[in-house]
Amino acid sequence: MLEDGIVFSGIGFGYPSEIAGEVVFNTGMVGYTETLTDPSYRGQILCMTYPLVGNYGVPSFDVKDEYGLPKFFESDRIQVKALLIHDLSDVASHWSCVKTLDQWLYEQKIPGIYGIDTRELTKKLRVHGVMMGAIAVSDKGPVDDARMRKLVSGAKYEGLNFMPEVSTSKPQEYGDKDRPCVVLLDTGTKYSIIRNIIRTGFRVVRMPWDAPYEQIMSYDPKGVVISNGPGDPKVCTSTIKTATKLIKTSTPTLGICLGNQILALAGGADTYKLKFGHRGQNKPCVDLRNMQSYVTSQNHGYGIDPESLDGTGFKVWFANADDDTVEGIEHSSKPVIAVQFHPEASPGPYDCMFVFDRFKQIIDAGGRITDGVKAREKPKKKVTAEKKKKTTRKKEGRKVAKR
Ligand SMILES: NC(=O)CC[C@H](N)C(=O)O
Repeated sequence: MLEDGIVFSGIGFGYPSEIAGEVVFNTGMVGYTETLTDPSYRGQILCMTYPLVGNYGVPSFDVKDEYGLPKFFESDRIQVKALLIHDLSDVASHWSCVKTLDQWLYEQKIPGIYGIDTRELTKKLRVHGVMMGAIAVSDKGPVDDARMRKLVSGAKYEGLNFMPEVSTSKPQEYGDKDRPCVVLLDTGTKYSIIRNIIRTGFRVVRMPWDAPYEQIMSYDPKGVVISNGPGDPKVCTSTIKTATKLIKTSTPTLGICLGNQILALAGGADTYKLKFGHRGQNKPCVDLRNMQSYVTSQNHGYGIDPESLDGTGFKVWFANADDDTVEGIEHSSKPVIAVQFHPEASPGPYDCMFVFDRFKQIIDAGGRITDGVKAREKPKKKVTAEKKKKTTRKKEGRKVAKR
């Protein structure tokens, strides 16, 4: 049941229970094990628009990569509150499959519904914007409508602080002890972010979301990464405070998704809620340093207000080619860069892994950006008059990034 009273009936799977949350949709075609374990989905009921889900089953959590991190999952549990799909494969087939999607959801006590018209639901969310909703999976006959209505109207997402649920409670180390250190501020990190920091030659110290600046510096990090994570960035006040100091002290810093929004807020810019967000694996973004386009993986419901960047020292680094919203920022005088999309992908294309390599280059250059603002001031490709007109137009429900 959505907050406007519309009901979608289907067939339950996973764990029989009643739960409410913010209903969002993702247009990705594969990668449900990574998607469902992405901590950024905390508090949300996820609808997948790809019609067939579960056909390759669920692999073992015990399969690890070369760094000892779980290979097929982005955190230790399913993070979505519930799953809404069109068709569930009850027979799963893949060499790595150890259980079905249905079994996995049951074990993790997550309810799911299949057999609903996910196109209609998605259209509703696109027209109205994201809504609160409640799901009931019952093995005891019909569900009481009044109880569901109460569940939806009492549900909350905006303004909730999910950090205590998703962040590490104490520092944890990953990678070779002899390598230089990068601190990862864990605001709900995905394992693939840890994997990519190690890949570029560092040891990772993963620290709680509210770790103060002084505690971070006690590890003598070469740089700091602020991770992805759930909810409104404005509630992460401790992380914003720390980020302000990181900018001020010219500490090489990379923000990813929630981390990007936190850095913008720390710099004095503003964020706002998007109408229905960007969740999928085929979101085109333009690198404004050279007008190169990339296909990116995204999962966000908030964005940076481009006009609020004026006077903060931050400039737009990436713009979304679909709707011209801000997809990345970089500072003009500090070694601070950030992206709104997921360069670690997982699931999604690996096109933007270079963001991690660029961060390493900045660290190696002693905290100097050598390929940034200057390159953008002289774009290789001329922006046409028509393009200019399009990009400066403000579209309904979103704030357009200046090019
Ligand atoms: N993936 C993320 O880090 C999401 C950031 C933030 N919670 C948003 O929805 O915009």
